[in-house]
Amino acid sequence: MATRIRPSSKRCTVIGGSGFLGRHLVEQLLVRGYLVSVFDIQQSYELPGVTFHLGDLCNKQALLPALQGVSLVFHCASPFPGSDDRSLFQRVNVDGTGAVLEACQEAGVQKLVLTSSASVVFEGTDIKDGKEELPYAKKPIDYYTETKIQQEKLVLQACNEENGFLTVAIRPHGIFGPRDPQLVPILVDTARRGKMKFIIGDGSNLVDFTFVENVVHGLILAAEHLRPKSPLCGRAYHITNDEPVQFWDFMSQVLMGLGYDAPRYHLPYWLVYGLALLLWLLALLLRPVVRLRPTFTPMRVALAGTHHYYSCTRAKQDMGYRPLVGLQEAIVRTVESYPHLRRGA
Ligand SMILES: NC(=O)C1=CN([C@@H]2O[C@H](COP(=O)(O)OP(=O)(O)OC[C@H]3O[C@@H](n4cnc5c(N)ncnc54)[C@H](O)[C@@H]3O)[C@@H](O)[C@H]2O)C=CC1
Ligand SMILES: CC(C)CCC[C@@H](C)[C@H]1CC[C@H]2C3=C(CC[C@]12C)[C@@]1(C)CCC(=O)C[C@@H]1CC3
Repeated sequence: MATRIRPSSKRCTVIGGSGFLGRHLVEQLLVRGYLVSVFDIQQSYELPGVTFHLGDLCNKQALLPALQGVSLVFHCASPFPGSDDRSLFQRVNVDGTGAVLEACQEAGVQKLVLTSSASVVFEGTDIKDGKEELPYAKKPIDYYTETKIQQEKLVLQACNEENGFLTVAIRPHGIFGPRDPQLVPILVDTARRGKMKFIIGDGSNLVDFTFVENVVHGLILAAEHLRPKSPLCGRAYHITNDEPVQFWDFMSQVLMGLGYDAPRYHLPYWLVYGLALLLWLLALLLRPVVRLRPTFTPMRVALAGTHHYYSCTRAKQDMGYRPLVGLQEAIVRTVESYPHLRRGA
């Protein structure tokens, strides 16, 4: 049997640490004095003091060396949410998370903090001040959400105080900030193609967008408050900016900050949703012949046209969470970080 290295409480591994959220987390962990390893299928940067382990999280044997002597693991890896590859989501988010859980327990890891998503309760209809008690979506809106639900269940069920293995899930919503490969780049790409002229619905729907540094703060607080007998064991926590904003107001601020026009004309929600559904079906039918990647997917239209904001009272009570960066400052810092996406750049 392989000898176990004694875990140190300040030694942690970030699975998915090369990604947008993962890298911000790694940087903040270093500031807070942690010794950090990254496990990812790719290495996207170098940082003094960070050890990279390259591999697929579905492979337990590849994971084990990255978990030696580690007491705390953050799991922030996922395929791109906009993908339509069902088997990839199943393999990475569900089977892969199973492998992560096995590897953690085999390596003697004491705590696992999962980055789940507030979308696990979203079915495409309004959610206002949603609490964690809301049931999981019965009809998840896409494969990403379907497998994030299964992933969260697996991780929370694995929490076992007797065996000394504690788990918690953090559910952020609409993460944005410098280096985000999704929200701002997709928005700007859509604007550059002249497709950001329309507001879906009446534009009054409130949504949570969460600055990446606040998500990182929530993840680290969760890790530090996750102890035997603490209320965090085996539970999920919403982490947001706690400042719901009109979806189209937020998009307009980002677009105008980068020199693009804000959308002005209104289209009925159900018309756009129906068209997005048709396009999605068409893309599915034509998949063997040609790979269509519609910008307006049913999921994005639902996110753009409904209220969905969440309460973080539980995180405030159990781990003293407060967003560190307000929404306005976060938007300014985000816009300033994308000079290459400005109009005319
Ligand atoms: N971006 C958002 O708005 C939200 C994201 N989340 C969750 O936050 C987490 C991080 O997301 P982002 O940083 O935005 O995504 P990202 O795509 O920037 O990072 C994901 C990382 O996971 C890695 N990865 C993917 N498959 C892997 C595999 N099989 N083995 C090892 N590494 C693998 C990728 O290489 C990448 O570095 C994900 O779990 C996502 O579901 C939750 C709520 C909102
Ligand atoms: C084309 C426009 C209608 C919308 C452009 C912006 C969108 C790309 C983003 C707006 C809300 C975002 C969001 C996510 C991805 C990017 C957006 C759709 C997630 C699906 C990412 C993964 C999650 O866990 C939930 C997020 C909800 C909000």
